[in-house]
Amino acid sequence: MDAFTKEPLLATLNLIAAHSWYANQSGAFTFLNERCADYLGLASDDPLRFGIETGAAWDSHIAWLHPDDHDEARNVWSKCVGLGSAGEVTFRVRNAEGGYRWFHCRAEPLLAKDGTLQGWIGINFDVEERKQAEFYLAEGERLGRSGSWAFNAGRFEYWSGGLFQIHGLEPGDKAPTIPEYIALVHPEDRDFMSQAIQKMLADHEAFDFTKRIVQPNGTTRHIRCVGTPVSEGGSFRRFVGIGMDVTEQERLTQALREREEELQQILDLTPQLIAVLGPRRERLYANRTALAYLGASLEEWRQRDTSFEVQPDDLARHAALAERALSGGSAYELEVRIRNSEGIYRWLLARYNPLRDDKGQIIRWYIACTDIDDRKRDEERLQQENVALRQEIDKASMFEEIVGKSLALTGVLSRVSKVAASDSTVLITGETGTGKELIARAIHRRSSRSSRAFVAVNCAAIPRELIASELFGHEKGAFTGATQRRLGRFELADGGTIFLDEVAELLPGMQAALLRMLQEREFERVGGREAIRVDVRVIAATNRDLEEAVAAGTFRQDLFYRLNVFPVEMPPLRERGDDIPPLVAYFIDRYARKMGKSFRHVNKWTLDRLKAYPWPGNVRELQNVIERSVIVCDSDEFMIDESWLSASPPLNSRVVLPSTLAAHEKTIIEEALRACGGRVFGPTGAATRLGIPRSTLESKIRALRIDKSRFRH
Ligand SMILES: Nc1ncnc2c1ncn2[C@@H]1O[C@H](COP(=O)(O)OP(=O)(O)OP(=O)(O)O)[C@@H](O)[C@H]1O
Repeated sequence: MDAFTKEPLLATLNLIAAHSWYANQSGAFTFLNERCADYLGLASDDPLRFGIETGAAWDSHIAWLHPDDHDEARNVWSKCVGLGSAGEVTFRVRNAEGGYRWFHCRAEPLLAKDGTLQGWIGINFDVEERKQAEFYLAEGERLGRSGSWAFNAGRFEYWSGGLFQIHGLEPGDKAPTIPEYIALVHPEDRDFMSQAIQKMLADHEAFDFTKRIVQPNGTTRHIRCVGTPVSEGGSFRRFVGIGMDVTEQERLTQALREREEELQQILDLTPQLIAVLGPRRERLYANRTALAYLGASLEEWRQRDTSFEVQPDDLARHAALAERALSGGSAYELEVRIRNSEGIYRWLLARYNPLRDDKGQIIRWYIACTDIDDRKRDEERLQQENVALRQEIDKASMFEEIVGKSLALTGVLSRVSKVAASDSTVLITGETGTGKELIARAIHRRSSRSSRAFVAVNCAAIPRELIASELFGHEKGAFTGATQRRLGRFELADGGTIFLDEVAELLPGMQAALLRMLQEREFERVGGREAIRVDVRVIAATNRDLEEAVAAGTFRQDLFYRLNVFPVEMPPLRERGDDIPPLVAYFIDRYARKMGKSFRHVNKWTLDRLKAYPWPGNVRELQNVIERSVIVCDSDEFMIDESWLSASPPLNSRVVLPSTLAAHEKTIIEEALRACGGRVFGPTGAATRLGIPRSTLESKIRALRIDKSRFRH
């Protein structure tokens, strides 16, 4: 090259934004532009910077390249130099710091007009970034078991290395033709594939399908193919897309599907009713058992509303729990009646369990229901039996100590059962000892206050001056001797029942205080100003005729009305003779037990006597007579001493009884003696005839001064 042409050429080469170089005919480099010389780190006076021949060998520049690229670079360069034709090669060039970058090199021969080779000019473009992108892409494709492609007019325009790889082909081969490609597809998927290709070419629409291919080594893989059309200037040009080896996913999906089928079978076979709901409780799945129970297909069940299946009485409870579970998101269970295919409601125990995603959001509700109808019905039956039993026991225990079966007593007890549960004030009237307090206690025990106090006050037994403080309490210093504050009986009975026995004995002042208490439910302690409110049920009792007392002006009428809300009248014992035998048996048993005695039977005369006796002291008197008799009776036959019957005057005073009575008795005994020929005892004796003990008869004969010898035959 002459100086004229060389200088501008070198200057031009220095201007190029790439590495450019010049070599002589033999291929030895004679010039490197500044960019290239700087990159290589050549000295500033290096002859190559100035285009000065150095006499270097044709391949001396190979030393600047990466050792792995030496062979290829030398081959290409020797071919160029040998043939005098252009050539291209990509290699890594070492820089001044010893690092490498990729360059794409193109060498062109410089020919004279006559065609003789003058030398070489070359340009190296830095392709480091492209190379890296290619590397990452290839690496991504490798890791993702995928590859890209371009396809048009019935042929592949491009196949990436990754695509070759997943088809089991050598990367770098030419993309297959359509028949070659179809040959790769699994025979069972070929028809489908051919149709898919025809369709995509006809419709130019995006697609996504998976087909199987058989690699040259015979391995079958599942390849998912996703493609999208690319247009230029408004008209379709080609499809581009990717192929992905989804064999693993397919295998997993298949395994999952099998597991799902297996699970479904298990679920269908379980005797429990199982259902799956969505996060908003939308119905998704129900097992066969559930559908058979409900008599619905899966679709029908999905359309149905809960109210169709849940017993109307259980709906509100069901909805409330569901609401709470939705907001709280925790598992719960519920006993609920669900209608079966025959329209019959059965009890089921439903357990709801939420399933959450990794963010904690509920994505499913699993419900497992167990039929507990039999158990529930047993429970209900048991409960009913229990209630009935408890009522029985209550009834029995309520009147447990109240012995007797006379009509008069049972009438009273039935009134008592009615009033017990209410909070009404009760006034019990009746002679002394008829069992008024017993009845008051029974009312309390049967009421809702039974767990609280029953406070009994005998108004007649408390000194008049103390009664106010006894009932209402007093403050410290209220009167002489009131050294402490003291709570009254009303306060002690708060929440329970107060029993005011002998209420007629209250003096007017106390009657007024009691009336206020009944009207306003409050009072003040003696010596106190604070109004005290209590919740007390009042039961009052008296053996006096209160109406008479009202008429006589000794008892306040308004208080009488307040007390007489629910009157109960205890009949005297003499009017309920039927109660005497059971009462006698009850008291004998009680006291005999207490005293460690036992009686085989009750003497007939005794029983007749007890039945005939008018019992002015009522049950209390009977109880006392029996207690005393048990103490003194030493045989296994229970007998009483008649002299203990208070209405029978002592024998020595009997003679002074009105003569009619004594005469009457005398006549009866004499008649008996006559009939028995003057015999007093023995089976044919008068005592047996009269049904009284021999000793009694003999003492009567003595007392009435009867001459029994008169009747001997
Ligand atoms: N039906 C009965 N069964 C068993 N015991 C009874 C019966 N009636 C009364 N009693 C007993 O008789 C005694 C007197 O009964 P209670 O004190 O209830 O009579 P009361 O009418 O309140 O007498 P008073 O008017 O003198 O206060 C008590 O020991 C009680 O247990």
